[in-house]
Amino acid sequence: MDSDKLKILFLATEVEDLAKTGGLADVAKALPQALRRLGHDVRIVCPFYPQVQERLEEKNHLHSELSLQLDSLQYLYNIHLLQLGNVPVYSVDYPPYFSRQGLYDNGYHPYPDNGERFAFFSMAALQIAQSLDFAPDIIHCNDWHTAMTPFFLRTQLSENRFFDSTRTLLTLHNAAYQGVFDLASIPFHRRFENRLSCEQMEDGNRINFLKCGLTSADKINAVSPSYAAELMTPLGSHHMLPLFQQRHSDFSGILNGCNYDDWNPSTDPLLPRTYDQHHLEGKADCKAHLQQYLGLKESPDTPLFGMVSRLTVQKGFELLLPALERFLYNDVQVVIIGSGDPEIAERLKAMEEKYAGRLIFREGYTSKIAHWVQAGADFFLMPSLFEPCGLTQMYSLAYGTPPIVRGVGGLKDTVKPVKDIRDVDRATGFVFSQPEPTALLDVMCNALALYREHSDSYAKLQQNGMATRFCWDDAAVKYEQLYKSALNTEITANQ
Ligand SMILES: Nc1ncnc2c1ncn2[C@@H]1O[C@H](COP(=O)(O)OP(=O)(O)O[C@H]2O[C@H](CO)[C@@H](O)[C@H](O)[C@H]2O)[C@@H](O)[C@H]1O
Repeated sequence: MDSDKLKILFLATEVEDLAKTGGLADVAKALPQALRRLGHDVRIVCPFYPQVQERLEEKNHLHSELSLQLDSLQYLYNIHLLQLGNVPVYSVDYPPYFSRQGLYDNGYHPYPDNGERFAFFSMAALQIAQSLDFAPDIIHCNDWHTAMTPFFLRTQLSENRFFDSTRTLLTLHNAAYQGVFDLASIPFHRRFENRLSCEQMEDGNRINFLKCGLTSADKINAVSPSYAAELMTPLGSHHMLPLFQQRHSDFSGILNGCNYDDWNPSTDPLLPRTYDQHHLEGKADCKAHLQQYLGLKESPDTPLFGMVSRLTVQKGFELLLPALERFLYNDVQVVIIGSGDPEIAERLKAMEEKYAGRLIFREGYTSKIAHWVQAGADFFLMPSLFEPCGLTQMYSLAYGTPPIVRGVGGLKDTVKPVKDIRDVDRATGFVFSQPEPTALLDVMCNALALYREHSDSYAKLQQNGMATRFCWDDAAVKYEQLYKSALNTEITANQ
């Protein structure tokens, strides 16, 4: 490395403003931009989905028909170059794999060829670096979808001098998803079958992409210190404890930031009226607007609890639904915006019918409504079973909507719990521990009491949250240190 400025190839299968299903996209937009501000030459590689195509102009076309040849298999694909703020994005255009409406599934089931799709993507990213003559210092991989890249570097490409000084980081945004596939479903992998070790496999004949990455990457990190610590425990390791223990010295946690360019109530163009910490009148208008939009009674004093989430077991619906059955007897309003698991959606629809006028469930995914809920609600619900970091609670803090969270992972690292509703002191939200509906119900009732009976404390709680900052620039400095330690450790180790 001849300068302090690094060349970083950032691999992500979703990027905010291009294609998104969840928090990975938020990070894949904000972190590269923060790294650019530090002067690094960071470039993103992502798949070319139809959503990305909507952003495309003629000038974005870069390379036609790059060819990836593996034995008898040949993949001919194009690359488009887009610009996201100050960061170049190389988008891999291979229609048989990426020209589909869903990123990972058809709305009901994961695509059966996901292993093949993302193995191809992970190798294509390496080919793109070579075709651009961009020899990266660091390849930053994210979750299982891109976890094969370090494996390919250590096996198929181990003799390739182009990547001689390249080191890899694998970031875990959610280690519950591991990318486990029958080898037979991945033609791309036939060539690598005999390079796989037992610890990268499940039951002898299925490949685990995340484990391939965990065993091959130079450094590994989780998206919060508490999640990193939980991964080192039998209960929190998603059944991968031996692997995490084996990589203990290369493993760390870095808390995500919050992108205040996109999530700031004083500048948010999606809100009917903006507001800030010192002028909260606009928030009352946002609440009225949200109630009107959802068809709820426009009552300023009725506490409104909001949730914006992927519909998945992780997000704590097993706690929330029974808790709501008791909570909705109060004079409250609850709105849940979500998309994902159809079974959870069905249960929410049934509850909405039962508690008409008090519970609203909107199935779908619209950024605008997510912003409206963050601004219009009085409390934000996030009772996750586990949460690697969580971004929506950071947004709710910024919007003066105190979060109600379970004290796990990044939620524990970002929300300061209310201990006494008469004096919230420096608290920013409500936190419960036990994964029990009654524990959640208790804190929801405390929140209700605070809102109704201690308006000064409620206002203080809002203020505390709005004054809290989780800056991407700070997180980027920590990533920079981690990249440099990856480079240094390896260089020393190789001497
Ligand atoms: N129905 C809907 N409509 C509109 N917007 C919706 C939506 N459902 C979700 N979103 C948006 O998707 C993002 C969700 O981010 P989170 O970090 O809270 O969770 P997620 O589990 O997806 O991310 C994973 O990766 C991130 C990033 O590292 C970790 O913070 C997190 O803990 C981990 O589970 C937010 O921007 C939210 O507004």
